[in-house]
Amino acid sequence: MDIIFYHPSFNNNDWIRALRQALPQANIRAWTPGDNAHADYALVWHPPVEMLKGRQLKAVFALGAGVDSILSQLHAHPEMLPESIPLFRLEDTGMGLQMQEYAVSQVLHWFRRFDDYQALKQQAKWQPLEEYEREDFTIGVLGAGVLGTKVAESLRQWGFPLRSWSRSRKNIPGVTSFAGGEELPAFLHGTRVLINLLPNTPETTGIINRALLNQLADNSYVINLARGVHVVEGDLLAALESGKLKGAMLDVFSREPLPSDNPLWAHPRVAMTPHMAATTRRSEAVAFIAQAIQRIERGEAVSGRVDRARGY
Ligand SMILES: NC(=O)c1ccc[n+]([C@@H]2O[C@H](COP(=O)([O-])OP(=O)(O)OC[C@H]3O[C@@H](n4cnc5c(N)ncnc54)[C@H](O)[C@@H]3O)[C@@H](O)[C@H]2O)c1
Ligand SMILES: O=C(O)[C@H](O)CO
Repeated sequence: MDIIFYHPSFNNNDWIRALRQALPQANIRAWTPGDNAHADYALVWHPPVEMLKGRQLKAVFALGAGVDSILSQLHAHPEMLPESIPLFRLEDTGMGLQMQEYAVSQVLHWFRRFDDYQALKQQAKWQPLEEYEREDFTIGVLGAGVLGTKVAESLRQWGFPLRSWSRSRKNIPGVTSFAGGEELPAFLHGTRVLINLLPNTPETTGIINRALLNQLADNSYVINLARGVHVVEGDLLAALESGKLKGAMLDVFSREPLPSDNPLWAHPRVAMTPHMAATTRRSEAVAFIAQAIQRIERGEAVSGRVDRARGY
C-alpha cells in the first residue's frame, strides 16, 4: 500500500513518522512536484492539482474538517479528482474539544459581563453591574454537525437555553432543533448568542448578513468559528454600530491573514483570533485516517465521506 502526503505547512517528517507507526505495512512518502509514482491513498490539504490529477487512488483524505477549499479547487479542475474517487474529511479528531473551549469561554465572558467590566476598568470605575439572566441568554448554534453538536453539548451544563439550526432535524438532548430555511426565522427570534459552525457552501456563503442579524435579540453576540465568507462584514459592523450586536468574536475572515486596514481590527467590541479555534491534532487525525484506510482495505463502510453535490 502506497500513501502520499501533502500539507503546505505541517511538518512532513512528524506526520509520516506517525502514519508509519499507525500503518506499518504502508509505504508513506511526502509528495513533491514531479512525483508521479503509484499511490493508493493521498492525504492532502490545499493540494496542487498535479498531485492528484490522473491518479487511480482508492481514496483521498482532507487534513481538516472544512473541505470548501478543495471543493472549489475541484470545481475549477474536475480532472483533479473524478467522482469515482471518494474524498473524506476529518470528523472531530480533537477539534470538538477545542471548539468547546472557545465557545464556552466566550459565552461566559459575555454572560458575566467581563467585556463591560473591562471597559469600566479602562475608566478606572469600580461599578458592579446588573447581572444577566440565563433565560435572556439563549444560545443558537448554526450548523449542528459534528462540531456544532459538541459545542451545544458543552454549553448545556451551564444552564443556557440552547437551540440549533441544521439542514435536517437533530436530536441533541436539551437542545431545541430547528431545520431548513423555513425554520431559520424561528431559530433566530430570541437568540442572544449566535455561534456559527456551518460549512461554507453556495447556500451558506454570506448567510450572516443584515437580514439575519436583524432577527436576533437586541444586544446580541456573534461567534464565528466556521468560515469568514459566512459573514457580510459590512453588515456585522453596521449591527455593532446600531446596537443590535453588543459584541463579536471572530476566528475566521473572508481574507486571511486579515488585511491591516480592515476596520474589524480597531473595533472595540470585536475580539479576534487568527483561524486557530480548532486545529488539526496529528495523533487523533492519524488514528482516524489509519482506521478509515484499514476499513476501506477490508471493504467496510467509512464515516466522513464528503458529498460533493451538497458541498460538505
Ligand atoms: N475555525 C476553525 O479553526 C475551524 C476548525 C474546524 C472546522 N471549521 C469549520 O467548521 C465547519 C463545521 O465542521 P463540522 O465538522 O461540524 O461539519 P459537519 O459537516 O459535521 O456539520 C455541518 C452542519 O451544518 C449543517 N448545514 C450545512 N448546510 C446547511 C444549510 N444549507 N442549512 C442548514 N444547515 C446546514 C449540516 O446540517 C450540519 O449539521 C467546517 O465546515 C469548517 O468550515 C473551522
Ligand atoms: O476546516 C478546518 O479543519 C480548519 O478550519 C482548518 O482550516
